[in-house]
Amino acid sequence: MSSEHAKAVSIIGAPLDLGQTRRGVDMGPSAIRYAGLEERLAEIGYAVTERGNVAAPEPEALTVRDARARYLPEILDACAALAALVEGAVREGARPLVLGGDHAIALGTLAGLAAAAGQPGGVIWIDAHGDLNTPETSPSGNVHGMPLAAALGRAPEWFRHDGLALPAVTPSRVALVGIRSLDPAERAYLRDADIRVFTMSDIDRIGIERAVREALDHVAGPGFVHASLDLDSLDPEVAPGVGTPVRGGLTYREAHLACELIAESELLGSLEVVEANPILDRENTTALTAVELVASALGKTIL
Ligand SMILES: NC(=[NH2+])NCCC[C@H](N)C(=O)O
Ligand SMILES: [Mn+2]
Ligand SMILES: [Mn+2]
Repeated sequence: MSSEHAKAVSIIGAPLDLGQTRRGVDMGPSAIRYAGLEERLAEIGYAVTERGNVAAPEPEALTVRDARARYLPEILDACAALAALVEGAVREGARPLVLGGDHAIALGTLAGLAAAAGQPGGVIWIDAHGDLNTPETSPSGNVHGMPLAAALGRAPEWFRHDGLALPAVTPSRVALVGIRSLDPAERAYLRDADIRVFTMSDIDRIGIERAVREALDHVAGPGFVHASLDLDSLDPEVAPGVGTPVRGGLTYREAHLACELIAESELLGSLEVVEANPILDRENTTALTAVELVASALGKTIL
């Protein structure tokens, strides 16, 4: 366990589903809590503080003002509220553990971490997708496909908000792991960016251990190191309860090893787990897997 980071965790729920079009991911925080998160972290010696949920409006009560980035003003407000809680947790010496919600909330988490650190940091982004679209390039208008671009400070005219410290992430300190679905503009951006990308094809060739070790080397540095775990990085047979499943994902064991390596590196100051949708799930299996992975990433070992 890291000496640099206290053995205290603050759980923060972000039940936002405005970043995509399927209802149910707003119940992700409840599903993950119900799967035994707090008990599991207590078992491995953490002092756990439960911060409850940030407020997130229901889509039925809202109108879409711009189809290029649906519900963006409301998403930015929710992200700013989340950023304040994340910043507060860090200032109290705890590791923020953020439960989504769709991946749009990562913008709030990262902005909160950057505000607490007073500078941008690094992120290991474990996902089937790049989430590097901007409102101008998105094929869907779903903001959950944009949070990494926003955190990097791209398209600032769209994402500017008083409560969000941007850019929150240093472009040369991003690593993507588990990638198998990119849109044309994301692919074009990654050709020139100094981002380490480990696609599923790379992972098949070099193995998850080398991929994650190299990813961690790439994101290490000042400010903060954060892990953003999109559950659709896992194969849909392992994690069926996600809104944008893509075949050919991480196995259960690869995902565990990735999380164990993250813990062993002692680099991690914060973690988030997103996209768990209990409506699409089978008997909460995706949330149960999420709890196991969080425990591994925070230092649970077999022996
Ligand atoms: N966090 C996610 N699951 N993102 C999926 C994004 C899918 C697609 N790239 C889009 O922009 O709409
Ligand atoms: Mn994804
Ligand atoms: Mn994602």
